[in-house]
Amino acid sequence: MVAIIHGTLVHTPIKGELAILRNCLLITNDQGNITLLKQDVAMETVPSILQQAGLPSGDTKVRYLSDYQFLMPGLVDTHIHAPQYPFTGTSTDLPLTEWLNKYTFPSEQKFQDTDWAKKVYGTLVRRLLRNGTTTAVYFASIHLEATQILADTTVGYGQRALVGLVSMDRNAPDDYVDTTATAISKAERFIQYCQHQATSLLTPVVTPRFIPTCTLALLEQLGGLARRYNVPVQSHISESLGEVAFVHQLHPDFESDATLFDACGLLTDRSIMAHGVHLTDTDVHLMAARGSGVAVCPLSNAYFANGVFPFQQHAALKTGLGTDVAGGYSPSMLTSIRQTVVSSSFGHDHPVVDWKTALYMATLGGAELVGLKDVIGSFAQGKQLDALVIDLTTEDSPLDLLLDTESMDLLVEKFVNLGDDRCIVDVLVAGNYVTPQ
Ligand SMILES: Nc1nc2[nH]cnc2c(=O)[nH]1
Ligand SMILES: [Zn+2]
Repeated sequence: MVAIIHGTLVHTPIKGELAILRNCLLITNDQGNITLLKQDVAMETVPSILQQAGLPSGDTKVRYLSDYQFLMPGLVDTHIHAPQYPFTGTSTDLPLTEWLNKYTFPSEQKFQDTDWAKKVYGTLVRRLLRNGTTTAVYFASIHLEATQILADTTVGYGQRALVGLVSMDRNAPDDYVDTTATAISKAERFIQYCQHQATSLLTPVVTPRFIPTCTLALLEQLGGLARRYNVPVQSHISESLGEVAFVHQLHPDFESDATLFDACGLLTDRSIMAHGVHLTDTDVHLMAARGSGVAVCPLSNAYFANGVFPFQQHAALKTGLGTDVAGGYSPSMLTSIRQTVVSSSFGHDHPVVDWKTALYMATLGGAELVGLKDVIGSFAQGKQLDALVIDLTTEDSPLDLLLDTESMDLLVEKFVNLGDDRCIVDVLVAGNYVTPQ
């Protein structure tokens, strides 16, 4: 199926800048790659352009966008815990370690039940697509079968996904922990399972939960897997003061989370490290040198991190945004974008991150962090079409347009600050319509 769309396109090809392409004609090939992207095309001329491109207008359906509709890149959630979805929106009343023990590990442990996994993961993937998340970087649980179900579910619904089986071999409940050998064996089998799927939309990720729940032996062997199979890595890094202190106690020979991860081969140019609020300047330097980046999760940081991600101080790092469900209460990336802006003004007299920069981080910045900068995140010839059709005038729209001089810039800002899934009328991944029914 080719996708053909005519109307206004908006994206952030440069951090902090919104580009508005008017009267744009966009065509994909049947692999979902953008083959034509042309501005200032009058609507009446579209049929003849299609004819010239060998796409007879009678056979192809053109999506014409109205004046209050626009196409924008799909949102990239660079950090979300799928088995925590059942308790999303609740239970954020405790510090990190207590929260893990009281709510999180018990919720994740239930995914040994594959029927539960099918039910929850189907619901979650549909919810994310409905909210415009076209790419998600998932932590699953320690269960191989349930993690395979998560991978299958993303493939089934056509979402682009990076999926990690969680590795832990200590400091976790007796019924929710593996031996080192079992953890490695499961991680390897999951990578092989994904690499044998006939889709380019699914990528396996080596996923040590965080340093406190992994022995050094496990971390070293996971570093070996990442290298041997050439796959990305994800974990949590320097998230809270308590976590940083615990790692110092466990590993007094290492300066920090970053130096330890690096010693184990887990800081690569494909490492997606969540939080990073308490990275030192030396850590930032090291991570930048390795090409590793941070999934900034402003909602869960507000609960657990004892601080706000210091965007200015850590500017050398690649940064994307994550919902961090369920440490973050909302599965919508729009909430993460807003919380990024709001929390960035803490300690300043204005937001250090404006909405355009936050939107960049939720699209092209996230794409760069997950190694897909040349594939998704903005519109360009040769890139895949992962996109959202936004309509600000749906019958049940959550926002009102009362001024008759709303520029497209202001309309996009309104959507970013006030919009929700009611405004997202269609979702495309790799040129296919994947909007949940
Ligand atoms: N926010 C968050 N931090 C973690 N650190 C280790 N596990 C987790 C988790 O599930 N959520
Ligand atoms: Zn997390």
